[in-house]
Amino acid sequence: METTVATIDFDSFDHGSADEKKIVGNAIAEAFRRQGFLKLVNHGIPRHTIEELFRWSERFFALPDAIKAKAPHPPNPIPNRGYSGVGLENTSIHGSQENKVTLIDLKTFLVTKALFDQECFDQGAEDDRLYANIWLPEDDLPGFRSFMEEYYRIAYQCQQRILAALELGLGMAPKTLTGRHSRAENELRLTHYPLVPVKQLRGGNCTRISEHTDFGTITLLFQDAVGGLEIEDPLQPGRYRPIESTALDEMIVNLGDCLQHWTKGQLRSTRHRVHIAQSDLDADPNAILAERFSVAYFAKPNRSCSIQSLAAECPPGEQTVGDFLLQRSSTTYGYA
Ligand SMILES: O=C(O)CCC(=O)C(=O)O
Ligand SMILES: [Fe+2]
Repeated sequence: METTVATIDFDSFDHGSADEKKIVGNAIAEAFRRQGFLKLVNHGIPRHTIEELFRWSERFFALPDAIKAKAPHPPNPIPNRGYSGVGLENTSIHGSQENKVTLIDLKTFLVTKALFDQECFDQGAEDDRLYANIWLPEDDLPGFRSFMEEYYRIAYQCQQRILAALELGLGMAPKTLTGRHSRAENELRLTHYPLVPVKQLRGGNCTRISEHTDFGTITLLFQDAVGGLEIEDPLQPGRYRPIESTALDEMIVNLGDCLQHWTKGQLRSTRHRVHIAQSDLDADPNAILAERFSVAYFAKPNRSCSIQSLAAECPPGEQTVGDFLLQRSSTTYGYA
């Protein structure tokens, strides 16, 4: 596998000729076939919007625990809504078990829980027919809800344009993919990985989020400069390579399980994790590893679609996307 993922300029899909659009679509399809990951620049989400998004995330996670607890994630895998504090998610159940003995998963290796865990805030569509969002009272963080709702809409439009490009690249009829996302039954997740004192981590590689695949169709991710995201080499299972962002507004797009199913494995849902390299740990035993922020927008098909085929209606005997996602979430959150 190449050590760097493809960087694709989306501007010529939005503003180019039919031929230029097709070239972008082909490049996206090819990157998903080979690696399941790509980077997108000129994707149409303004840099200032992404900077504002990260500022809201910082403000939200800086609130006292007692305030964040006013928007609690329900004690069930579904719906994935609201604030999750310490120890709720367990992605380590998924994906490869290789190297498990040498890994210290920060979610299970809690010496001081406030320092070591990750916290998240999850949100769905405003008009989700099944699951309502869980917000803080407006006075606790005025403006947060309206910004996040606006960002959800912006990310949805971007997701639909990327899927339209992929339709072209795969030679699918228009709306084959976008039409199956008409309800925006997606999830937007803010994640905060708190700072870690290096001396408490010496003696082994550590992971901030264990290896896993994403469940949906595509994920649009922004990460800050701290880094740590790694993807598995499809040709060498168990070997992970870093994927860094050169700018805050560089979008990382990865393919999820639903699209892997729909394309019968032609496109890859690649395992990935957020890792702390041994070299970082060795550098300075008195160092504190920086906190890290990321924002992921998980695009998912309408729940009524089939996970197995692109049939217009889910045929009897085929699993629906809704049931598939419920099954995956149940295991992730350790309730199954
Ligand atoms: O925080 C990141 O950079 C990636 C997180 C991730 O892979 C996920 O939440 O599915
Ligand atoms: Fe992920």
